[in-house]
Amino acid sequence: MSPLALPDGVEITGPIEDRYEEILTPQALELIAKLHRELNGRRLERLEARAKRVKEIADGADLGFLEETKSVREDDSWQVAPLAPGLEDRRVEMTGPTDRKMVINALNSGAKAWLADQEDANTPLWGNVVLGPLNLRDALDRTIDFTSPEGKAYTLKPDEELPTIIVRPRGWHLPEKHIKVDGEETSGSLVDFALYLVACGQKQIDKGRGPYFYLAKMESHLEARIWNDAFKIGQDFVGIPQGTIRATCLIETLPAAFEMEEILYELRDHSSGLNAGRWDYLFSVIKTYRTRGADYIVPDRNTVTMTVPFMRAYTELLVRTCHKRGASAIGGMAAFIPSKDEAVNTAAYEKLTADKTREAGDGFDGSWVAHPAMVETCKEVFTKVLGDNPNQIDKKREDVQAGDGSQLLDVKSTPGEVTAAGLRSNIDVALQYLKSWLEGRGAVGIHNLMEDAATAEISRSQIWQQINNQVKTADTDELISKDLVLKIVDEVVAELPGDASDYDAAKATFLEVAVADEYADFLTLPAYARMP
Ligand SMILES: CC(=O)SCCNC(=O)CCNC(=O)[C@H](O)C(C)(C)COP(=O)(O)OP(=O)(O)OC[C@H]1O[C@@H](n2cnc3c(N)ncnc32)[C@H](O)[C@@H]1OP(=O)(O)O
Ligand SMILES: O=CC(=O)O
Ligand SMILES: [Mg+2]
Repeated sequence: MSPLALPDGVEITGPIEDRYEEILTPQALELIAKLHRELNGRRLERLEARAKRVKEIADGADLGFLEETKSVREDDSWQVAPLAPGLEDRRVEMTGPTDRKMVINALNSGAKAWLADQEDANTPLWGNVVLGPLNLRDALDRTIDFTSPEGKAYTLKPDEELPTIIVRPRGWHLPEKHIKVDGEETSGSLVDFALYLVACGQKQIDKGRGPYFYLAKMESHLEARIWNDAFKIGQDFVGIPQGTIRATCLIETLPAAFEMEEILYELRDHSSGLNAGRWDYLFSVIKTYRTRGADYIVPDRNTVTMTVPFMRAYTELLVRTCHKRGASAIGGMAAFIPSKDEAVNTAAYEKLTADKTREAGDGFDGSWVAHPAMVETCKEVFTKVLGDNPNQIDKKREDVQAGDGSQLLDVKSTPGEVTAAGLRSNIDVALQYLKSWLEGRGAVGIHNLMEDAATAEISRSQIWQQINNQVKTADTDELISKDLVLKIVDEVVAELPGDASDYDAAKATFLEVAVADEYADFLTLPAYARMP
């Protein structure tokens, strides 16, 4: 019997720990039930539509701009809602998980905004699902503190204006198995949304900001429409004015790149722009065209930079689309993190500066960094371009032409090769990351790079694509077969720290997502199934 007061039809199967009742309130659970009953069927339909489109592409169809929404694209009269308080100046945004220490460090980082991540950087352990919003609420109340096992004490800096908090709920694909409504698993997206809105929505408004969100991994404007409806339901339910919620949608799937205008249009009363989620985007390019042969084989992950033609085309189109509609265009994550090795560290900052300089020059209004020590660099680079202006939405980028969208699909012009070292690196990163994820850490530094769910998806999808398209390594001329991958897996595990058995669960998950005949849509799905 749950110690919580549960609304009719709601069941909680996860343990109820200290303070959970402050987040799993009757009001929050009622909102989850309402959202589930009104929207979950549509969510499942859209997931089926994704699978149908992948099959059509496998059969030879190509993505393109939609005929049925041409009027939305050609109508120059509509704009998204005006910039909301706290979202005018987004020149540097920090991102990171919502455990107590990271919350405090992120909010003390000096960034303009902070993406509080329930998504790529988070493992959706039951504890993380409930404690994330609790930590955010404590932060808004300024009661949050933390003492590390070594005795280091953490509190928010006094009298400091905190970065604007933007919460990123899980993508539509992930269920929340610990909360059931009418016997059905709920949607991780709707659970994260509802728990945060109820716990923190009014508090944010009282502080002159609002409940703001990042929306992840969408593939269609019809998925954005479900979010918009969730916002309308949520605002009425908690009694805040319609239009108070704002959402920045990540354009991080290839199908969504063909529907940027439509996504902004669907969310226009709640929109705060688009973000170029480069890592999931690259994953999505591989995933969507994974069976279409040589023209879509992506070279070694670390050689695909943001300046290769298909990536540049997507980011420039994103800026143009946003600014045409009065929306913010936010750049993506340079995965470099500081290193104790001086040469590596210098190179990381040089690459970060080059990446943010390109984004600022291309018209982005701000961008992301993964680490507090990188906030100043990003801020300085954008300030050189923005000066005292809070953003550059008036830079319209009319020079960028979408054409028929074929530039977005031009993978074959990407310089680079598939090499033996690239394959080994993918195997190594995927194994290490999966181990970390299954242990509850969704973001981790590996070989001086930030790795999270999106970057790991690239690694395992490249391996699947290479096996299933009979790719050979350019340098050693070896066929990338299942047998070769399994041999390297054992070699890599033998070299990694700890006992080989420490990697058993990671290895089993890796085999499901990188080597199995059937391609898993997301690595987080089989990984989540393994979790309590
Ligand atoms: C593809 C995408 O979606 S990108 C967005 C999602 N991904 C992310 O948000 C990843 C964010 N980054 C991180 O999680 C971290 O930077 C990691 C895991 C990559 C590296 O973290 P660490 O190994 O702790 O790095 P490091 O030891 O250099 O950290 C130094 C300090 O900075 C803090 N720190 C580092 N990154 C962050 C962060 N993103 N947010 C808050 N604090 C941070 C650490 O907690 C640590 O604090 P301490 O000195 O008080 O102990
Ligand atoms: O979420 C961001 C990405 O790059 O993926
Ligand atoms: Mg992502």
